[in-house]
Formats: sequence, structure tokens, C-alpha cells
Amino acid sequence: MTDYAIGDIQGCYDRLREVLHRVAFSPSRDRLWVAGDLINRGPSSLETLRYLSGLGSSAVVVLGNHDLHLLAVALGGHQPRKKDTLSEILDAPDHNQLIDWLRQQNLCVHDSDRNLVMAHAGVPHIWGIEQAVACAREVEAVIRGEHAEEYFTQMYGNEPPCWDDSLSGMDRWRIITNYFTRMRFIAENGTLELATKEAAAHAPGGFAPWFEFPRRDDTRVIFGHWAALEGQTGDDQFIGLDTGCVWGGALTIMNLDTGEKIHCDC
Ligand SMILES: Nc1ncnc2c1ncn2[C@@H]1O[C@H](COP(=O)(O)OP(=O)(O)OP(=O)(O)OP(=O)(O)OC[C@H]2O[C@@H](n3cnc4c(N)ncnc43)[C@H](O)[C@@H]2O)[C@@H](O)[C@H]1O
Repeated sequence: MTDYAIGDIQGCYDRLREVLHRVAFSPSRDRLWVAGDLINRGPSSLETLRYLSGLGSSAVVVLGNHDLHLLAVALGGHQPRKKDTLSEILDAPDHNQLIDWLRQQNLCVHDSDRNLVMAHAGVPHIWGIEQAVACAREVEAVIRGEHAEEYFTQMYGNEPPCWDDSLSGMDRWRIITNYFTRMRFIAENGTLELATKEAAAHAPGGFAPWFEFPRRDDTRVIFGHWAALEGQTGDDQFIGLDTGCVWGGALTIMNLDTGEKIHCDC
């Protein structure tokens, strides 16, 4: 069995199948870790979602901001945006099944044997792994539970900007969500800057890329989300897999045992 991890697919189904073919991925033998943003912006979100959900236990998936946006449209009464390519999912006969499957996915997965964690945007340095996993489980339970509608109605927003143990309810769920799915630049005290999407060199004053703050542990972090990084973090502990497939870059898959990366041009 080989475990592979893949960056933001964003509905680029043909590239997904091409890169899986190149590594001879077999769902009956191998596993695919998917770093979030399965859908949106690309041409084939419905096919992508059907394929990944059909992998069953051969897929290990975390939710990205675009996946949460689909859930917010489907469950929170939000309107799709102009650039969205989600209507084929919303209109599909199996739409309820696909949305239910998406709701069951995690914000963060931790493999203690491999000393590895995966989250769409990353894991902030202010949290140890235990706290990060506990925070993820809290919000995952909300997304699957009776408060899901309230959560998705109020999910959007940049406030509060920073973690505080005393936060509760929607404020607490929103900042946890923003760390796991939207973070790029962060301040030493954990304050997020969510407006800047450019490469790491464009850090606004007082902020730095989240992976430049040393962690208290040596856990490797797999993430996607930040296309302008082109997969470069300058540190093997932090593995960026979003290489901008949907922006004319490449789709990247990594063999988790050997560390080998394969790129499929888009
Ligand atoms: N709580 C919340 N609040 C607000 N929104 C929430 C939310 N929760 C979920 N969302 C959702 O989040 C989504 C964000 O939408 P948008 O804000 O429209 O984001 P996007 O441009 O599609 O990209 P994304 O943020 O995924 O970043 P990426 O690095 O790929 O691309 C970013 C940019 O990098 C550029 N880029 C790509 N490759 C590059 C490269 N090599 N060099 C330089 N720039 C590059 C691209 O052109 C692109 O403009 C929406 O669906 C929104 O609804």
C-alpha cells in the first residue's frame, strides 16, 4: 500500500485522473490524501466530487475554503458567486448524497505513526498538535450536527482575528475555521491577516507566512490553499502541495513514503 497526498484539485478532474494514472494509483491498494479545495473554479467539480466520494476509505480528505463555501450555499442559504463553478453539483440528482459526504470530512487529520498532520491552509504555530486536533474535532462536530445551519449562515468573516481560549460559539468556530482553511499570513501572537494572497515575500508589516514561525513539535504539516507559493516553503517540515492547477500551474501529487513529487501541467 502506498499513501499519496495531492494539492488543490478545484474541479480539474482530467488532471486528477492523469496524475493518478502516472503513479499507478489503485484504490484497492493505495490511499489518496486530499489537501482540500476539491472543487470550484475548475471545469469538472461534479465529476471530481463523485470520484473522490466513491473512493471510500481509500480517500483521506480535509475541507478547504471552497468546499466550505459549497456547504454554505447548500446548507446556509448563501448565493453562489460569479466565479463559482458549483451549479452542476447543486443541480445534480445525487446532490444530497454528495453534500452529506462532504460534511463528514475533517478539517485536520493527524497520522501519529508518520508524525504528519494535514490541513487545507496549515496549522498555526500557537497550537500544539493535540490542541489543533481538538479544535478541528469541535468544528467538525458542528458541521455534522444540529448547529450546522447556524454555523454556515454565519461562517464568513475575519473576526475575531486571533485565537483566545475563552472564545465560545460562533466566534470560536469561525477563528478555528479561518486558521485551518484560510490562513496565509499570521503575526507572532496568532493574529491572522486574510487579505493578502501574494507570495511569501509580500508579507504585510507585522506578519509572516504561518510556516515561518517555529513549531513546538517536529510534526510535518501537509497543506494546500496558497497557489502563489508554488509549493515552496523553504523548510521540509512544511509541505505545500497547491501548485495552482486551476490557475494554469500544475497538479502535484506526493508519495508520502518516499517524498517524491510528481507534477502534472495544467
Ligand atoms: N469565512 C470565509 N470568509 C470568506 N470567504 C470564505 C470563507 N470561507 C470560505 N470562503 C470561500 O473561499 C473562497 C475564496 O474565494 P476567492 O477569494 O475568490 O479566492 P480565489 O481567488 O478563488 O482563491 P483562493 O482563496 O482559494 O486562493 P488561491 O491561492 O488558489 O488563489 C489566490 C490568487 O492567487 C493567484 N495565483 C495563483 N497562482 C499564482 C502564482 N504562481 N503567482 C502569483 N499569483 C498566483 C490567483 O490568480 C488568485 O488570484 C470563496 O469560495 C469563499 O466563499
